[in-house]
Amino acid sequence: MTLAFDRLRKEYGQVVAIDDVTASFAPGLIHGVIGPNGAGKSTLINMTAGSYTVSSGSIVLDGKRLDRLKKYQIANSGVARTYQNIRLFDQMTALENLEVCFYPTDVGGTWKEVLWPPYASSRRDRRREKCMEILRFFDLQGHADAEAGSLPYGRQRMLEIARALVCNPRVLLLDEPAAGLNHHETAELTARLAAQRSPDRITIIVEHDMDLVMALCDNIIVMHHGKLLFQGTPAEVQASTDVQLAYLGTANDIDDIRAAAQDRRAQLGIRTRRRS
Ligand SMILES: Nc1ncnc2c1ncn2[C@@H]1O[C@H](COP(=O)(O)OP(=O)(O)OP(=O)(O)O)[C@@H](O)[C@H]1O
Repeated sequence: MTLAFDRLRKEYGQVVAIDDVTASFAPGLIHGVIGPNGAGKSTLINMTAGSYTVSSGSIVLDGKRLDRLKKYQIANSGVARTYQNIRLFDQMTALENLEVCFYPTDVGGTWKEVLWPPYASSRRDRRREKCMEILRFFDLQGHADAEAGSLPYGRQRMLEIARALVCNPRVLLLDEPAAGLNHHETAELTARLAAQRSPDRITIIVEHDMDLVMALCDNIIVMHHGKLLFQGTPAEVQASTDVQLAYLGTANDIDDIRAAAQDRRAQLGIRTRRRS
C-alpha cells in the first residue's frame, strides 16, 4: 500500500497554495509535514481527505485515484482525519461520537439485522466494544458517557483522534494534533500516536511542535510557499540549511525553528511551551 501525490497543484483564485508537489508515503511509517505558516500543509491534508478539490495532478492510494472520488467515498476507502480546530459532536457522548462512525455502512445494512433483533443487538455490542477498546487506548473510558463538549480541551483532542482511529483507517491524517495541548498532554499524545503505528497504516501529521515531530516521525516533508522544499529523516531535516533558511530567513539551528513555532502559537493565543 502506498499513498502518492503526483505533480499536485492547488489554486485558490490567484493564490497557488500547492505547486507541483510529488511525494509518496509508505505504510508502517509516521510522516511529518512541516513548514512555515501558509506553506500549504493543511491544503495537502484537505485535498487528500476530499475536503478540497485538486486543481491538477493526482492523489493515488493503492492504484485508486482519490482525487476523483467524493469525500464519503474517500472515507470509505479507509482515509480518516482530524481537524486543526476540533470538530466533535458536542452534544453527543464520547462513546456516541465513536459509534456514529459505523453508520450507515455497518448498521441496518442487512435484512437479517432488521428481521432478527438478537443478531442486530450482537452486532451493536461488538461495535460498542470496539469503541470502548479505542476509548481505553486513549484513557478516555471514564468519559464514555460524558458529553463531548463538556470534556477538557486536551481530552477532546484525544477523542477526535480516537474517532479517526475507530474504523481502523489505512490512512490517518492529523492536522496539528498538538495545538493547544500542554507539555504533559503533548507527551501523552506523542506516546499514543507512536503506539497506534501499524504496518497497515500510513500516518501523516501536520504539526508545528518540533519536539513532537522529531520524536515521532520517521520521514518529514518540509513545505515552503506551496512547494516541497525538503524530504528526509528528522536528523536530515535538522541539519538542512535550506530548511533553516525557509523558516527563519537565516541559517540557524533547530532551536530557532522551535522558537519561531512557539511565537506563532503565542500569536494565535494557543500556547507557548518552555523546553525543559
Ligand atoms: N479556503 C481557502 N481559500 C483561499 N485561500 C486559502 C484557503 N485555504 C488556504 N488558503 C491559502 O493557501 C495557502 C496555504 O494555506 P494552508 O492553510 O494550506 O497553509 P498551512 O501551511 O497549513 O498554514 P498554517 O501553518 O498557518 O496552518 C495560504 O496562502 C492560505 O492563505
